[in-house]
Amino acid sequence: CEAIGGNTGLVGGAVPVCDEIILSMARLNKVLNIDEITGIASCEAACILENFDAKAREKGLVVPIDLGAKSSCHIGGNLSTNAGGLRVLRYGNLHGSVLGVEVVLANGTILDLMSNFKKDNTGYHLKHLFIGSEGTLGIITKLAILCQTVSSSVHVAFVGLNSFDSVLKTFLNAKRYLGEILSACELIDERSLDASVKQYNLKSPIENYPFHMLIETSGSNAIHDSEKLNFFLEHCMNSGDILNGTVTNEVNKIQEIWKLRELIPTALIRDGFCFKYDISLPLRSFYDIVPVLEGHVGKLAKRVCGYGHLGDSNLHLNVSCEEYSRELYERIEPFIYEHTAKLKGSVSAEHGIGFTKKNYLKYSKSSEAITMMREVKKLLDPSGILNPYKVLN
Ligand SMILES: O=C(O)CC[C@@H](O)C(=O)O
Ligand SMILES: [Zn+2]
Repeated sequence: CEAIGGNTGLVGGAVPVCDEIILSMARLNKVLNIDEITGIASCEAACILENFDAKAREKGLVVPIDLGAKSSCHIGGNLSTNAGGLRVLRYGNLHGSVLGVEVVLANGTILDLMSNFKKDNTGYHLKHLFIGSEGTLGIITKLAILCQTVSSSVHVAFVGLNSFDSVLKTFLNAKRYLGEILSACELIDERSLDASVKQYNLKSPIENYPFHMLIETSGSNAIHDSEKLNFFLEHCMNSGDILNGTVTNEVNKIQEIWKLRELIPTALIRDGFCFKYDISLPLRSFYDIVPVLEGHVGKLAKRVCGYGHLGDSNLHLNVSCEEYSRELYERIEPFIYEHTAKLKGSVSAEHGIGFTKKNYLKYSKSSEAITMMREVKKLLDPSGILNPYKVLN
């Protein structure tokens, strides 16, 4: 049985393989309650993230997850994949902000793990088993999540840099100078920016550099926030790390800048066939794989590019070509995963394992851990009816 949500996954987690029954979640789409005092919002699983967030904003709250697919992804799917997105740096991941879930188990039991408290040390935190289990242990039907307060002052800086070393220094300075108002720190390399600009006819506020960073602050005092931001930018320009940049707090300009980043994944798909990777790597060697892979695939690829959530050590590595090529695929995999494993990274930072990464789980998890995952699966779903063929082989 396969629960279908917004169908925005990238690893085939919700794509039926052969004999599954498809379970549409679509009618479980009600917002249940939003409490401005406690900040707790609850809803059914098939609420579209953007709609749920809009309801929360009416009460001065913000749902603590934001991603490019927000206009169609379901919050239940976000939980079952432990989706990350653009502001994990600010919000933390869903394991931290989800307070409770209701889950339907393989034997039909409705497991009520709903809770309205952040502090609730009453034995095992079973909800964590279902968050990120990709529908293999139970089907999430309802949830309660702790929202944050809407920030009254948001600024975005978009800057150009020459080297990855400068990117790292700038990230360090962003943390030091901006502190708690830093809400996103994204990396966009030259080729990624070129793709979104060309495919969507966008205009970048600065010329193309080898690297770009999108740095966002969210605070409550515009004067105070822009002072901090200017001080930080001045420092990085004086040190020669930032070569050019623009800062804005105008809503439409902020949206224009975010578009440059958020449209990269689809721009790359529009431009031919694209092999997509989503890995966590230690920051010091974060970008090394891009030129290495470029050399390794040579002329087989049209473009190798890297972008993503620098602030979370999460690189989106995309290799594009005119059309699917088996030869290129075999050059990339398992090469990328061997590289990731050598650096003790993660073969899936935020997109999950689904169907397409099952064979690579072993690069990021010990055999003991995989055995334990199998035992948990057997306990909760002895007949293997929940999202079969996914996550585990
Ligand atoms: O498609 C990708 O490579 C990344 C998609 C998504 O995680 C993003 O950060 O935009
Ligand atoms: Zn991402």
